[in-house]
Amino acid sequence: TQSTRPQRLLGAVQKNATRGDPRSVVQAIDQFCRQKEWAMNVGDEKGCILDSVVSEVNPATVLELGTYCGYSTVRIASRLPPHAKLITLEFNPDFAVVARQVIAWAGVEDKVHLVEGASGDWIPKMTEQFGVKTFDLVFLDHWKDRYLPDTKLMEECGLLRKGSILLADNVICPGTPDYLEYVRSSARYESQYFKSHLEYTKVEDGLEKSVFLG
Ligand SMILES: CNc1ncnc2c1ncn2[C@@H]1O[C@H](/C=C/CNC(=O)c2cc(-c3ccc(F)cc3)cc(O)c2O)[C@@H](O)[C@H]1O
Ligand SMILES: [Mg+2]
Repeated sequence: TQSTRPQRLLGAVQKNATRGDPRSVVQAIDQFCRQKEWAMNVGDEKGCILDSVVSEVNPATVLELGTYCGYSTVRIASRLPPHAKLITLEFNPDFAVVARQVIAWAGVEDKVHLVEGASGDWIPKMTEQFGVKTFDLVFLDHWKDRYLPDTKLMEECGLLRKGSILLADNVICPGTPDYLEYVRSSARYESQYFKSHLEYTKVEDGLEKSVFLG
């Protein structure tokens, strides 16, 4: 039977990356996406911005919405301090299966908790299920029309504290207009746009970094 793109991406990781070396896993995926098949990973250019935000925040608790193949999961996890925790939500079981193997190949599984399920169902359960009170950093990279409702849900569930950072992918392409309008106009956020390009292309895209002011 035909393989899927995520399965072929995983094959490229297992063929070209060194077990336990997150950088080689990231490099293998970027090479696969540039030379073989485009895939919707945050990519190397926006990935460097993600890296710098993670290093600056030095988070103890991170939530990622939309794991896909685990590319950004590996980038974030490899930069976390000891004992820090990254919870990543993915509701497509086929993608979750691939992501678990990519995360394991990179050797960062001890820092990552991949939860198979929908953000709308799991955000309200974060505290009771994982003992997380608030998130220091949230990376939004799932369905673009869910960024705003899920951000409001995180606010309502008390998962954001003064200083929590939201980092959102694709605010230009494919675009998240309602989310962008909200974080840029709300008095409860201080927002900043990091101009970049859509992964593996010359098309404009960028990340929006928003600090929750409480
Ligand atoms: C709604 N709640 C949810 N809870 C848990 N997981 C969820 C989810 N929504 C979506 N997901 C998962 O996140 C992932 C979805 C990501 C959606 N991303 C995009 O559509 C996207 C799309 C592009 C893109 C840009 C230009 C173009 F021509 C074609 C595509 C680029 C990106 O960087 C993207 O992130 C999948 O793995 C999906 O199963
Ligand atoms: Mg994206």
